[in-house]
Order: sequence, then structure tokens, then C-alpha cells
Amino acid sequence: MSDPVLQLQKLAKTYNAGLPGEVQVLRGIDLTVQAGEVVALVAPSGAGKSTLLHMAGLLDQPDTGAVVFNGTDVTRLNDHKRTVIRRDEVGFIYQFHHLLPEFSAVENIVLPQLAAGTSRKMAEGKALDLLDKVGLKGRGLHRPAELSGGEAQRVAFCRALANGPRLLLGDEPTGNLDPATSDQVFGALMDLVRGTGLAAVIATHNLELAARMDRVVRLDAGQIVP
Ligand SMILES: Nc1ncnc2c1ncn2[C@@H]1O[C@H](COP(=O)(O)OP(=O)(O)OP(=O)(O)O)[C@@H](O)[C@H]1O
Repeated sequence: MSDPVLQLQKLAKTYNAGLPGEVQVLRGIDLTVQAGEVVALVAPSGAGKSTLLHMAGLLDQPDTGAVVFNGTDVTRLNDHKRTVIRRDEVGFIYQFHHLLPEFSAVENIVLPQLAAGTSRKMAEGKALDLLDKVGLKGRGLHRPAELSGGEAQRVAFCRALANGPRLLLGDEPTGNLDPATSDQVFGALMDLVRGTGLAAVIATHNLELAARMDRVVRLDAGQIVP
């Protein structure tokens, strides 16, 4: 069997360690995610969900413990190596789409591919293919302001998957949408993810959406709880 895509091993993180405002955010997190597995991360506000996702996505480093990516311990790699892994292997989606306002939907999906060395022709083809998959074939030339909230979020999903990552991390990606749109956009996300076989960790407060993922992991006070 191949290595899991992501292994978090005994992750611990304290902000302002030793100071009066010390916050022990993560207190020994163990989590393994296999290729093709979509894990729901359910956590109350302030439980450390964003901190955990930042560690998993190599945006931040734990005080102790390890982040193992495709069988390799990447916790203490230098910034350049971590940046390359992040760019080529990890997709992020957030509560807000964070698309570049001056660029069309297609361009927003093309740009990260150009940064990774893909030719413009290939990148545009991939962008159009992804937009088609999320039902936005006719919206490629629209700028973010010319898209609905749910459409913009679907474009953001396409952008996150444009470089063919092995891991997708979501921080409440449908949290900003009304229930009906959230449901529809989440369905588009799951179709997209299921078509790729990538591993995903998606944080959500929505227990109905969590139940549609493969496994639910609860985070409370910095620990995974049953
Ligand atoms: N840079 C920082 N310095 C100090 N404390 C921080 C820092 N970042 C986060 N914290 C604290 O760590 C705790 C966890 O924060 P985190 O953002 O991971 O929570 P969360 O579960 O994502 O919450 P939310 O759902 O509200 O976004 C919070 O109590 C927060 O105040």
C-alpha cells in the first residue's frame, strides 16, 4: 500500500509561549489522511482548526511533532522546499474566494499554473476543463465581481485544483454561503475531488456537510476528541 498523503504526528503549537498571553493551541494532534479520502474537521471556534490546517499546508511550523507528506518528513525543510511543495502539491480553499479582482475566472485559474511552469496553452485548457466540471463553462471571461458568491467559490475550487495537488485543505469553504448555495457548491466540490483521488481535509461547522465526507474528525481545545 502506498504512503498516506498526510500524516500529522503529535503536533503541538503554543502561541506566545512563556508569556502571560500564552495559548496552547494544538496539544498532540495525530491524524492520517489517505489518497482519495475526504476528512471533515469539525471544531468549535477557537479550537485550533486554522492553526492545524496551516501546519498541514506547510504555512506554519509546529513547536514539536511532525508533518509527513507522501512519506517524507517535511516539518523542518527550508522555506524554498516547503514553498515548492505547497505550490505543486497542496490546494487551499477558504471561506472567501480570494480571487484576484482584476482577472477573469480563466486567468485566476491559469496564473498558479504559469507559476508552476505550465505553458499558457495547457493552463488555459485545464482552466476551461475545470470550469466545465463545476458547471461554469459560460463564465470563464467573467471577473469575480461579475460572478455570484457560489460561482466565485467554485472558481476558487478550480484554482485550488489547477496544479493537480495531492492534498486539498479547506477552511470552511462554504461557510459564507446561504444554505441552498452551500449545499450545491459543496456538491460541486465533492464531484471535483472524487474525480481526482486527492486527499482532503475540510473544516466545517456544518454537521450535515461533514456527514457527506468519508470521515469526521473532531477538534476540541487543541486535541482530536472521539
Ligand atoms: N498568531 C497568533 N498569536 C496568538 N494567538 C493566536 C494566534 N493565532 C491564533 N491564536 C489563538 O489560537 C487559538 C486557535 O486559533 P485558530 O485560528 O486556529 O482557531 P479556529 O479553530 O480556526 O477558530 P475560528 O473557527 O474562529 O477561525 C485562538 O484562541 C486564537 O486566539
